[in-house]
Amino acid sequence: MQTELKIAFIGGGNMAGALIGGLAGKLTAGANIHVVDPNPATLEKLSQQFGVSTAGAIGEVVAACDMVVLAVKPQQMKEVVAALQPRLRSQVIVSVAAGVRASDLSRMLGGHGAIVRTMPNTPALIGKGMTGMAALPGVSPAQRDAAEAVMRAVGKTLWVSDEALLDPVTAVSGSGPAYVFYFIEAMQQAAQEMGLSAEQGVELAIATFVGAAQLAADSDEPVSLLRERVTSKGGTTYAALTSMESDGVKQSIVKALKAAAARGKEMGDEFGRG
Ligand SMILES: NC(=O)C1=CN([C@@H]2O[C@H](COP(=O)(O)OP(=O)(O)OC[C@H]3O[C@@H](n4cnc5c(N)ncnc54)[C@H](O)[C@@H]3O)[C@@H](O)[C@H]2O)C=CC1
Ligand SMILES: O=C(O)[C@@H]1CCC=N1
Repeated sequence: MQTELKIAFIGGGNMAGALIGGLAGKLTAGANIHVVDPNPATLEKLSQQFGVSTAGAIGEVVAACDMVVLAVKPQQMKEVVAALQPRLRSQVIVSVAAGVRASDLSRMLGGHGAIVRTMPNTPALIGKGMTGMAALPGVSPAQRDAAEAVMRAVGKTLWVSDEALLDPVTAVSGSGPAYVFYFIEAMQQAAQEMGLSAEQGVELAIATFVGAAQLAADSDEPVSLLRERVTSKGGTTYAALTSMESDGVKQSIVKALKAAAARGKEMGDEFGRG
């Protein structure tokens, strides 16, 4: 089902590419998506892949869009916001930037109140994204629904009432795919060190992640119970988990995610000071 929603993406990098790949031709036609990025190679690739229109700088097309997705790095955001302000009408702004607070964006956009801050992740590219969302009070119900429809088109959504909770969301699901890939890489390395080929190792690891994650998603039971069912007393899994527990792997993961959330808050503080 196609809508006529006109969306401008400011920044056409990794996250924008994943969102556009999930949206184009599904929620709205590629032709209704406009991408602004200073990198001509990025624009060429997105235009060829998804039929989006492109520009090297924010212009009249952005002014005519219903929604503007800010998908640049926090360090690039100030320049973008300054260029965007003269083109703002009543568009809803959807930011995907880690850390950057909606209230700071609103202040830098001359008090524009229609801002939804989100934290998607790259599985959006295949419609399996997970997006945390928070809206400023100035977002109308229709704008909130439009932002939700975009993110729902590329996966699941979770609204949080307090925007500060988007830093922990970032730590869990925004950065989360990287931890999963890291774990797969570790499983592949172990497989190779034990005599399997790299291809065999990665096939086994990926299939195991997909299967176990789907099992957990389909189950009503706690994940800990699913883990216990794999773990025969005195068996192989028990040996592995005992080794992980004695090395403090779980505490390390918890510590790492807290570092990610703290960095998100720090990035927000840095942006807000400027
Ligand atoms: N990569 C990921 O998994 C996720 C990223 N994010 C957020 O998405 C945002 C973008 O991250 P990535 O896509 O990973 O970075 P990226 O570096 O791949 O993309 C940023 C893009 O912005 C463009 N750009 C730079 N200055 C610009 C300007 N003045 N106007 C328009 N475009 C400009 C760059 O050419 C580049 O293509 C960040 O704020 C990040 O926190 C959020 C969730 C997940
Ligand atoms: O690493 C980052 O800062 C961004 C936000 C979540 C995933 N990538």
